[in-house]
Amino acid sequence: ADPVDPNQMIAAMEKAFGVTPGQRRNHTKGTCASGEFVGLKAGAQYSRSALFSGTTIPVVARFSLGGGNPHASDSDKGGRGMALEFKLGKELQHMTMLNVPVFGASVPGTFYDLLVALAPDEKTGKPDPEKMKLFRESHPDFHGMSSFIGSHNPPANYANAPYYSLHAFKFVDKTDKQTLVRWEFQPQDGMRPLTDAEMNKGETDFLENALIERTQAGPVKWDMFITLGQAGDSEVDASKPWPEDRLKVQVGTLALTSASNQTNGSCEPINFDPLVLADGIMATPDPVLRARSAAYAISFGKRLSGL
Ligand code: HEM
Repeated sequence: ADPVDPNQMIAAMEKAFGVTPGQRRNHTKGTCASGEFVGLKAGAQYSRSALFSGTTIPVVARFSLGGGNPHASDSDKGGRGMALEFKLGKELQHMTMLNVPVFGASVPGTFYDLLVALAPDEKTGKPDPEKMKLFRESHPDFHGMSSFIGSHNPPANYANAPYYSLHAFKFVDKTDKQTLVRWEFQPQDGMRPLTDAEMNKGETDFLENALIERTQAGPVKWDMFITLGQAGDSEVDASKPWPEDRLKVQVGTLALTSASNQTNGSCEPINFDPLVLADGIMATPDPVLRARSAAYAISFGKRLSGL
């Protein structure tokens, strides 16, 4: 079904993942962090956003596990999120990213169909493997993300993962010139996936403490890069990677200096809607990017009302 009504999307999400009253409908388990971002002149060449003015910009961050289970295991394979809110004077800029380089849906309908396939069967209380098989067979746009997640162990620390915009956006410079980009944050600490032995131990809750301890030892940093799109690179489909040889330009560095449990944390009351964009960065018509906003707003409204 496409386009998907956002209320139907959230209803399907609630059936697939369950509901934790007062909490996010997706990426429910998470950790707050804060710090700052400093942009480089190289970024200002492509975008007039205050992000790249060179001044120090306060940032509130939230790291999370994909899915709606508040007790999901940190040892399980799956997406890890990094959401950022940059405070640019009167404006806000959001970046709501995942640690996978391709998304599992070229259109919202694929994501909706996935949620429907994941809904627990009334008899078994578990997703019906047959429905999941049919979903996979009918949605080739899901395969890139699914095989990436299947073949990569999850990170030992949120600080040891890269995070990707997935969607393309448009950077707008001082002369209104637009440049198609995707962005990513690469960890200065390097990547550190759990070993198979570590995964098999099955520890459920280590990511939050590992991040808190890491920030106590000093600022934890990621370099932000943009990849420059060329004619023919998809601007509407985050399930399609761009060719490897595209130019990457470093445009800034994020430094997080503290982290905390999300309960009453700085990130808890934020709706990390990816369409909160400051002057100098524009959304593409990517239908998944466009569909996210309304779904996040419904989830946000519900959790604020204690639902
Ligand atoms: C149609 C596709 C999608 C739907 C319907 C959807 C839905 C949602 C919802 C309802 C939330 C909880 C919002 C809240 O209560 O604050 C959420 C959180 C999140 N989503 Fe999505 N999402 C989609 C695609 C994506 C994509 C493509 C990405 C990555 C680029 C992504 C990354 C995240 C992250 C990182 C969070 C946690 C944000 C936070 O920490 O507050 N989602 N999503």
